[in-house]
Amino acid sequence: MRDKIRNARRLVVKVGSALVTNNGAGLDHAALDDWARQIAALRAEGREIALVSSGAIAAGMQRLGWSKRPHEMHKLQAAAAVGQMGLVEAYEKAFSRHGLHTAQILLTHEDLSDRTRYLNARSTLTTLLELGVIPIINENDTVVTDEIKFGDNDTLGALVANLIEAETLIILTDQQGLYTADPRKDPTATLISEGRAEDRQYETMAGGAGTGISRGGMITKIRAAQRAARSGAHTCIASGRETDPILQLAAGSAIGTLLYATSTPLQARKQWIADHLQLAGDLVIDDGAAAALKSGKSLLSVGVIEVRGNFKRGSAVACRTTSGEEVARGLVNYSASECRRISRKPTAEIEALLGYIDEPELIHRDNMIAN
Ligand SMILES: Nc1ncnc2c1ncn2[C@@H]1O[C@H](COP(=O)(O)OP(=O)(O)O)[C@@H](O)[C@H]1O
Ligand SMILES: N[C@@H](CCC(=O)OP(=O)(O)O)C(=O)O
Repeated sequence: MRDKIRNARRLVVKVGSALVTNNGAGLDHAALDDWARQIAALRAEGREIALVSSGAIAAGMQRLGWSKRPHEMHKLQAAAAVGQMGLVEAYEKAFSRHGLHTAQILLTHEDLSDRTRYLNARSTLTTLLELGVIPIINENDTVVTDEIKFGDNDTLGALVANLIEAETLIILTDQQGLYTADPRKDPTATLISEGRAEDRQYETMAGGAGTGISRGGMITKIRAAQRAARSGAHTCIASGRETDPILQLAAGSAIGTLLYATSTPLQARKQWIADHLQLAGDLVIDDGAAAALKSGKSLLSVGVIEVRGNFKRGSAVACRTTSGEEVARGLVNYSASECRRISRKPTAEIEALLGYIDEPELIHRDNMIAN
């Protein structure tokens, strides 16, 4: 089973407040440096890593000289805004020692449930990864408060894994992994080495957070693993205080808990498209395009004859022949009015016609299911 992790090319690493902060007193710079070294080593192997990091509130509290976590939401949001500066500054410094650039990405759940924003976030993140930059991702605490309330950057980690089709989500925390019960409360609890992420029994074993600064606890990690599995990603939960936990997990060592998915990211993504999408319009395509889609290729603008409906970038549309047969459906990269302007035109003309180019394909094959 651990081979699955050894073969993962794209990974999301999530580090929780319990680790990023020195017992709630500011950032643990030595720990940040250590993760940067491990992630840089994986990058050097050609693997792509996005880092989801909590710790903004804790860092902000220290910068503002607050020793106790305030209760008022607006003060917590203010602390997160101050602390996020310290957090990204520390990561930028740590990664620059290894010749790597970092990028700050602040997301909300709404960003990822809106399909246009989802596609935009996806193309920015995948471009950063292709450029060799390490995205440092956190919740945008200024505009939403869910994560502050529920302490749930674990879910954000799973959403990012889904967004970039990562094969693996690594959640580092202050415990060795998932135990049969909260080890802080039950000394007889034993570590679970691996199991199916969808197995509901794990929810009953997981309790709440351990420290004053953390909020989510193990239950949010189990739910994150379930969510990641739905997009085909395996989740490893392990201790960030172990020696080289990221490198060990990525090499397939049996540390921590592996909660594995039973489908691949691409299968899962296509299943999701098949099950969830309400069609917002039709693209009528010519015979050449129909043959290309049937053999698993992307849809290019040149093969589109007519555009029906009024849809936005990221909407689901059906691709039909002139006789009305549905050949495929998928997420379209351009709005209906843009599709009309570029239909029958070669990809090379898109930029001149629209004034910009997003993706070269109208529908990428990864975002499409053929009938
Ligand atoms: N079954 C369990 N196995 C391991 N840890 C558990 C379990 N149930 C609850 N916990 C608690 O979850 C805590 C980790 O979650 P949390 O404090 O939110 O950390 P983070 O900030 O890394 O997300 C542990 O310190 C532990 O006390
Ligand atoms: N986004 C906030 C809080 C997120 C949070 O508490 O998450 P976690 O500790 O990972 O469960 C921060 O950076 O402080």
